[in-house]
Amino acid sequence: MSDQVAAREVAQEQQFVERVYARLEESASAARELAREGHDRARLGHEGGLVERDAMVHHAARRIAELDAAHEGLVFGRLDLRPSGDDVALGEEPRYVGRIGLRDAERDSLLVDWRAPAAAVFYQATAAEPAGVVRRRVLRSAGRRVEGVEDELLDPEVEGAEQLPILGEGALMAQLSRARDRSMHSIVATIQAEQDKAIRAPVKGVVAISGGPGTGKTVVALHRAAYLLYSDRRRYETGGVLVVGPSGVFMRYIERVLPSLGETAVALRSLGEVVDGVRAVRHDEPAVADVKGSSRMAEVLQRLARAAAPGAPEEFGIFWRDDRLRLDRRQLGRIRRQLMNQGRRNRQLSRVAGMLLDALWRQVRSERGRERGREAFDDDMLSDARFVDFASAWWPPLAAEEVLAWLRDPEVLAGVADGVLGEEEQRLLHKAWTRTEGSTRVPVTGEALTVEDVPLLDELRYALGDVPAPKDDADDLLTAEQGGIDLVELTTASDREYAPSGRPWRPATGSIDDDGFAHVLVDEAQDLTPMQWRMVGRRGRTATWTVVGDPAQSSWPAPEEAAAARAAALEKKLVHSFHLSTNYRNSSEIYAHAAAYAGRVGLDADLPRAVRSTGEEPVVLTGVEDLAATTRSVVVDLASRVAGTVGIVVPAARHVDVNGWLASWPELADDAPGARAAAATGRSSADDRVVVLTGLETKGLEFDAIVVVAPEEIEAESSTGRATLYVVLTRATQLLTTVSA
Ligand SMILES: Nc1ncnc2c1ncn2[C@@H]1O[C@H](COP(=O)(O)OP(=O)(O)OP(=O)(O)O)[C@@H](O)[C@H]1O
Repeated sequence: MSDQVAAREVAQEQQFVERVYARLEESASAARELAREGHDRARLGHEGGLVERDAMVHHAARRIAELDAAHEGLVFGRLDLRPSGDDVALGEEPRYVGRIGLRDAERDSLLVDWRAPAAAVFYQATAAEPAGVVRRRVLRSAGRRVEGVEDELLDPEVEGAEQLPILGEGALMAQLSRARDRSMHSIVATIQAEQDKAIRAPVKGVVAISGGPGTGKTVVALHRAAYLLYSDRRRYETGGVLVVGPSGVFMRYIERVLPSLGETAVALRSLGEVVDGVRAVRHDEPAVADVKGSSRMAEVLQRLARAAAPGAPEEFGIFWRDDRLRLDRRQLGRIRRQLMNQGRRNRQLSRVAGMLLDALWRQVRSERGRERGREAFDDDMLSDARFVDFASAWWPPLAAEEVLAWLRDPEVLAGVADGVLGEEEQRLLHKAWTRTEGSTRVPVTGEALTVEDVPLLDELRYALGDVPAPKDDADDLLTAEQGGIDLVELTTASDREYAPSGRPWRPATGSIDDDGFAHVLVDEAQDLTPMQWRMVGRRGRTATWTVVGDPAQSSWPAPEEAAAARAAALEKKLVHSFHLSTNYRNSSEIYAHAAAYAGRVGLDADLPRAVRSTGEEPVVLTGVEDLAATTRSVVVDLASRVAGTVGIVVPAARHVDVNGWLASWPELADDAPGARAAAATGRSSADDRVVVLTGLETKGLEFDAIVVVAPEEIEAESSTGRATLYVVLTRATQLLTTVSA
């Protein structure tokens, strides 16, 4: 096809795109006007004003957000359909597909939202089953400018089809060869038919998406979230959509996808942030993580939540009238068990005084005492500081973080772990929880909490119940429905910034009653520990779910235990399974290398077909004498050969050192400005073109080029090191080199 034809086609599409933008601007200013009018009306203060304003402003604001978000390649698809009647020629009434739907001033459809039923055929039509589509065209744009078109002729039999220009080399290949930056991009223009099925699957129950590396599981799941918000906005926007991923770096990587699809009302949280108000980023070493993740911890924590508070008084005695009243350890133990049997510990605060008073009153034998009566007895006790102090010390309101910290005492730990955790496991936990930095002991709260501690904290939140809100009048502690003295609010979460736009789907309250979502999407699900499944499961009791994963990439050593926890979290919900079979990330050369490794080390890997060949074989350097010098020359070389990102993947123990190397290489100073800070904090920077990451941190990410330093050490780092190394070998789109001593 001549360049002239191509230029003509592009110019025609450009005209259409201009028309859409003009309409978009009209629409946006109408929405702004609506928002302004809404405010004015509310100011008038007439009856119903507020409700009306809320509705109008909400509607208008959403529309504006949607339209603003749509600027990246707003129009991306065109379908030329088999003509519906004799008076229309092929190509005269194309259907355009875009990130949002738009109507013209006559209310006729100008642009079809990619999620609308009318757009489904854009993704589903094939040459074997064209479903009325003669030509499918993808528009390649930079902002508003159309740069080219990629066509497919699906039904050459239709009259006039031979007249339609067919341009380009295929939209998918063009898309797959592009350089990668540090953000995932939406794939609306090139969603493949098998992916589209998972995206538009019926909403009931659980959609489980499996497939090997690079098959688009993550990106498909995110498009599904956008699809759900479109198809049942009321339900999902009010109920909330929770997206859970493995790490903060991963959440940063995927955070732009949904806004670019016009959706911002989604809570994106890494596994360390699932509990409102908590943000953990540090990990425990693998052996400790294995203990903390085991479902046996649930039993340990249930016992802990029922145990006597360390330091709580063990007996109580008081004279009243002619009687000496006494509650000993055994009696108090019985009352404690009775209270526990009635529900969560913090919920019993209002019953504590009554139960203690019952037990004491039963001991009143003297005539003088019996004659005064129960009511006077209660009044006397409740105004006696000795009783009140005892009761509050014996049954204090307990925050989960405080109770978790009890476990630092090896005796308390041994008491609740007896018969559940072995001695070595207890020793590992004790060591992790009594970590010191300098001469200071690190508390088991706030910043020092590890990602693996978060599910333990959540388990305790549920076992204990919410800490009652602080009350001004401390005197009525024991008679109030829910009282408490000097309570520290468990979380103050209102200023959390978990949504990509900085806009939470609703203010977090920290209460267990508000933890639920309408949809829960779990990515890299193969890595959730049983305790993490319990935590995530509590957020989705009444939700629909999307669960995404690849078992061969799992870094959890006890798959059966995790499978049982997953089944429990999903309860008996109906599961629809989808399997993706094409690897869109790796070149076929890189994936062949990774698949051979998986076979060699005996991983039961799901092997997708990689469709793109680059002619560049992976390079394996062994017996290297100077690891730093060789790594330097490899990284510099690879960085000069790709336009996009370069990942240097290292064993966790070398993370700080290699960041130090990177910071000292002047030729990469502009590409890795964050390396110095990363060497100081031990955390990987999220934005640089060249970064250092541990094997586990690479989960879900991708780079144009990957340099693996000391792969044998990554393998040896944990019992699932081989699966981790397999993940690492499947991260590069173009170039891969491994360097070992
Ligand atoms: N239909 C598509 N069109 C264009 N690019 C696609 C398509 N499907 C997937 N990709 C690209 O392939 C790459 C891999 O996708 P994604 O990260 O979602 O895969 P994954 O299955 O979650 O991978 P892994 O399990 O290895 O982390 C991404 O760059 C994604 O944009």
